[in-house]
Amino acid sequence: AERTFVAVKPDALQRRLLGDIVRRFERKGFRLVAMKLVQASEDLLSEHYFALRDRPFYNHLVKYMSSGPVVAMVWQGLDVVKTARAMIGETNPADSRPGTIRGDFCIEVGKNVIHGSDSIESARREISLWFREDELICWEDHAEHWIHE
Ligand SMILES: Nc1ncnc2c1ncn2[C@@H]1O[C@@H]2COP(=O)(O)O[C@H]2[C@H]1O
Repeated sequence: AERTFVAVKPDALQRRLLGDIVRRFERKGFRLVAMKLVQASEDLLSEHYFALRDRPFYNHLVKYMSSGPVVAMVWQGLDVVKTARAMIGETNPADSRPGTIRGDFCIEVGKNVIHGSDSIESARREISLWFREDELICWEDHAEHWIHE
């Protein structure tokens, strides 16, 4: 089954947006496979954002992401990587349509409240970076038959 990694960022926690954000993925019909509150270390963030290490905003990004707790989650379901990205919106909140998480909750790329994996491969990499295998809970979803064929 397809899985994606989602991180609710420190600004969202400070602004008490966590419940609202979790609620959207839950109501959509995705299955929560793992969730934890984490104070991310700079080591973890430097691995997570390895591809961005040469960008001018990199230090600022690591500082932002380690400025408070984040909620790391794994969601599972049909086409979850692509659909979660659609629900999240564009990286720049100004390009995100109303109705998306970034479109509804934020205005600036440097405080964009949430991260979601951009591909199945990065989802795999990010899930194994943030979670141990035994933190991923395999549970029987009794609503599944009502959510897809
Ligand atoms: N131009 C930018 N200035 C500051 N932060 C940025 C910029 N572009 C991307 N980011 C941040 O880098 C992050 C990379 O992926 P995220 O989905 O976590 O969300 C992005 C933003 O938080």
